[in-house]
Amino acid sequence: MNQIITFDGVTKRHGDVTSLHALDLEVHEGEVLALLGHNGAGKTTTMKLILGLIAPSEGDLQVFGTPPHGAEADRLRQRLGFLPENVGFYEQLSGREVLDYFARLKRVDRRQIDDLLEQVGLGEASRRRVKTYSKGMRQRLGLAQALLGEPQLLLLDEPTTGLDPAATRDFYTTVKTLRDQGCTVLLSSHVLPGVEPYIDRALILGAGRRLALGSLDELRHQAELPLTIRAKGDWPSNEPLFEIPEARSTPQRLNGHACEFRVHPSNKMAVLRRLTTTPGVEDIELLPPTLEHLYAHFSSTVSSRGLS
Ligand SMILES: Nc1ncnc2c1ncn2[C@@H]1O[C@H](COP(=O)(O)OP(=O)(O)OP(=O)(O)O)[C@@H](O)[C@H]1O
Repeated sequence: MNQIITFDGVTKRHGDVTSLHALDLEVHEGEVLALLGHNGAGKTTTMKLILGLIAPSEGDLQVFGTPPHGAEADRLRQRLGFLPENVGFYEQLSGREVLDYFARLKRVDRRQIDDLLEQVGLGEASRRRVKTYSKGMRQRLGLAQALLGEPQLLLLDEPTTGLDPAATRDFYTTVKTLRDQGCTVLLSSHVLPGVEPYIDRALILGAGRRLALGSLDELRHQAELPLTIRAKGDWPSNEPLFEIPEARSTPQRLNGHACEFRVHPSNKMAVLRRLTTTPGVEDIELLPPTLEHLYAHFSSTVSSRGLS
């Protein structure tokens, strides 16, 4: 698998403030990697380093095989697309005119503009002034701007902040299409709901340090958090609920028709086997820890390790 980005012990200092501590990271071609972290965790710093806007204080950073802040910086940026956190446009221009303006700035072929506007779902609104656009439409215009010049690497800084769940889903669906076309995508977020189905791996940062890195399955394996097993059936509330010794926890009654166990991953199969032969159980649902649970778990190690 090709490495598009390699951080090897990269530290970034601003005077007395260290915003990134000895980061090791490899980003593979064609993956969507989420950079997750609290305010000030180092997400934007990581993106600025990749864009070559700032240089590492220590360590080695390669993007497409060259240091992004070095002599090749201009050529490299032609291969990158960036959507900053607070993107602003000239309100009086139409979406199409905005893209035309950025295409001239980037010195890329302007004939792609109409296709890009269609791709992000702004085809019909392309001749309307930006001041009439909703927040979701502005973000999609920002994405179209980042896609000018057919970049191979897309950096999206907090792209769904302020978007409602439907607009968030639309945005990530477009990102997934780009990934399927071979684009590598890095997106930073502290807004977790909705991102889970669209990412290949997550890097969790805390106080400038790497707290965890991996796919959802890998993070679940590392965290060993209990999963929830929900059993459905018909259990009158005046009768005691059945016990499953393998669960090593008492079931919580949700209502007359369902109950839940919190189960350590190593006991999962034993509990499932027992449940399938328990009278009255009609259905079983497995609810593994979500990205939000995993994020909370790994982030809590920042305070417990006393990092700041
Ligand atoms: N130019 C700078 N000078 C001084 N400190 C800086 C500078 N840039 C970043 N920092 C500090 O580095 C740390 C990481 O900042 P960064 O912007 O990377 O965080 P972030 O994870 O993107 O946060 P947010 O979610 O708030 O955007 C913060 O403590 C920030 O104040």
